[in-house]
Amino acid sequence: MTTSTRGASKVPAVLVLEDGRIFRGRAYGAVGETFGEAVFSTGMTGYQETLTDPSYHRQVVVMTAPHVGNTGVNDEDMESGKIWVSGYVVRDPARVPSNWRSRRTLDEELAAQGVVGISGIDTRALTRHLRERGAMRVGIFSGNALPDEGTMIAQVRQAPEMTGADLSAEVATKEAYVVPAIGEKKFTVAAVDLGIKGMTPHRMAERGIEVHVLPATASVDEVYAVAPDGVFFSNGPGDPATADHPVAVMQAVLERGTPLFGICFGNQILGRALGFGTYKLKYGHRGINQPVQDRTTGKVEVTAHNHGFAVDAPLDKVSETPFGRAEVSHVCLNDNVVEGLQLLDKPAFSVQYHPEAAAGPHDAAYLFDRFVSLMEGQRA
Ligand SMILES: NC(=O)CC[C@H](N)C(=O)O
Repeated sequence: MTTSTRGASKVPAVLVLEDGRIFRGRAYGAVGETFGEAVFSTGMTGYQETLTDPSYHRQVVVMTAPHVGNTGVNDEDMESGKIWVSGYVVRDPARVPSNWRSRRTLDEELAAQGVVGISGIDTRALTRHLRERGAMRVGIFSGNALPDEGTMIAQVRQAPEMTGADLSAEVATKEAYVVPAIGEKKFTVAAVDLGIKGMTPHRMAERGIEVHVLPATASVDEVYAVAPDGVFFSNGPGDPATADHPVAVMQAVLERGTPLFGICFGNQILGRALGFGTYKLKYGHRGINQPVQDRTTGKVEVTAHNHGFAVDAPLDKVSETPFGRAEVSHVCLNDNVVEGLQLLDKPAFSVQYHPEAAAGPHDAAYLFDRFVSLMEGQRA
């Protein structure tokens, strides 16, 4: 049953950026203090999927949509077993959530999971600040007796930075597990979990794929022990420059020529495996309304993004790599950031965005079919 949040928290809360800018609001969710990298998401819907996406580990997410929590919280739309954001920033929480699937309010869910949030923030001003100055560390402090401003700023500046953070092992499964194919089983895929979202194996299972989800630390032998028709590398938190182990495993997969697909962190790992660099974007792409062009067809798709880093590969030429020729297959039309890579001499490709996005849009779902085609091609 949905309960009302009329009479929202009167507990004061403060949001403190590492450059000293301060916003005052009210406690939302758990009361306490939290730290992370401040990032903004432009998604108008899908907050449950955002909160439970393991890629948001150690990030404090600012919602640009002014009303959050309108449809409450249900038991079906989680992308993983828990909320991963380290903090949550909203302007106006829904006073009376309403949806036929809603079980509790977002405020209650954040509090139950110990996630510190803040409401009553001018999220437009905060977003403009982050766009101008770039993503940066932030702290949220709530309670009736708060430290003085200088102490809070000093604490924020001691928090770890996202650059150089190696986080996959903190969010990935410790034990391998299997997501069975829905209907007739056609293929087996080994999916290296770097922070996988639940919808990803589901989108594969819908296409007759039995998905063996393996820990981030899986070795090449463990990947091939499941006799895979294809290998998948998932999304995940942290800086791709630290992901040396998955890069080495991917290089072994490319060497063998097994069909390969990567999403988000998986795209950055393919970039590194081919010898390209990665770099941190000023404020990243997060939301469900980003225009991307598939250069292999010319079509433009509206897509879901959540990335703070990107691959540094040339847009205008085919690159020679240790695994043959490679090219940028997808590009973001807002800023020309690399959004996809494909090999021309091996069955391997990846995208920086989210074809599995559960809150939609679903324009990019065809990429799972492309993966199936690669696996079919390998059998033929
Ligand atoms: N969703 C993801 O896989 C994110 C990848 C990486 N952590 C980034 O921020 O760019």
